[in-house]
Amino acid sequence: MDERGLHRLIGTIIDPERLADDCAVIPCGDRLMVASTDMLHETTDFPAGMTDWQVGWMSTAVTLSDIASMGAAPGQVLLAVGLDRPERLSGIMEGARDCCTVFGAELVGGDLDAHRELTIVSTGLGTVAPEYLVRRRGARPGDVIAVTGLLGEAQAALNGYDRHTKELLEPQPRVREGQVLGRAGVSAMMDISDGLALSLYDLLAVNDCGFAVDTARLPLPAGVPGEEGRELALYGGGDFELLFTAPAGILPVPGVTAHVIGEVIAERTVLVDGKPLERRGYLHEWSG
Ligand SMILES: Nc1ncnc2c1ncn2[C@@H]1O[C@H](COP(=O)(O)OP(=O)(O)O)[C@@H](O)[C@H]1O
Ligand SMILES: Cc1ncc(C[n+]2csc(CCOP(=O)(O)OP(=O)(O)O)c2C)c(N)n1
Ligand SMILES: [Mg+2]
Ligand SMILES: [Mg+2]
Ligand SMILES: [Mg+2]
Repeated sequence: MDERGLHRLIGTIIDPERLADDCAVIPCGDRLMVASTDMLHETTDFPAGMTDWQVGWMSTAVTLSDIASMGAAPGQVLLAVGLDRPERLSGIMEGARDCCTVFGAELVGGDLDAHRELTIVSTGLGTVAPEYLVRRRGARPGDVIAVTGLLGEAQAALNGYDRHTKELLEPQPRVREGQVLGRAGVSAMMDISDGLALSLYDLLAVNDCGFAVDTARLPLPAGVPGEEGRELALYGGGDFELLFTAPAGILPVPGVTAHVIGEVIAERTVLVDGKPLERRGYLHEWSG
């Protein structure tokens, strides 16, 4: 059983529409509030050698990335820390605060308890004008598919390509880009925290169309041989680029680097170079 299977169960208990985006969308006066919460653990998310500051940074960045993917501006972050050793706290909190500062958010609270495995839950709030909100649903056949940066860098670092260590340990959420793309009128957007392939299948699940990408157009991680680079770009997790679809005419969007990687198609399928794309990537799984 993997987390996507369990998401379907959650969708029988709360409105499944609520699960269709990177954030929940909540009315808030004449704006919309978006909210995301993300849990990270030492064994699955914090590779050996990571500093406490980087742990705090990454935990915050993943949530700011979800806010960015909605076209929203980040506001507040709360950090709940299940702490294994008390001396780690100050570094973690400083990393979280610094990530908030860099991306225009404010760390306003959280929770603290003792836990055997370091476990951090970051919760983020943001706001957006209703006309600029971008959802995962909204792609239309003929739109281009694009990403805001290179693919597969985090997994490249895990595979031993040390030049990508910073991208793995200090991910940079595309906070500015998300808002600019929202205002430019992109049709659907999400982040690719679990890898490009799974993300395309997540888009497939909520759209009435399909997605066709070309490997020749994928922006590959530098310094990785061709076939491995392609594998990392399609299936590696831990990158926090934005994946979006847009009417071809709106690209390039001034101020946003974007690589077109394919096209939205009418048939409800995900293709790579014309063949069905394997549905795999970074998934939490349970045995048995
Ligand atoms: N345990 C849960 N209860 C309710 N909603 C959940 C739960 N886990 C995930 N979701 C919702 O499912 C959607 C997708 O979540 P997730 O796969 O974690 O996306 P992301 O990679 O963007 O964080 C989000 O809207 C999230 O709020
Ligand atoms: C051991 C390890 N593998 C992979 C990564 C890269 N990484 C960081 S966050 C993340 C995925 C996002 O985390 P997840 O808990 O799935 O959050 P969500 O999809 O809800 O955003 C990945 C793959 C990592 N930091 N450490
Ligand atoms: Mg996301
Ligand atoms: Mg999540
Ligand atoms: Mg995930």
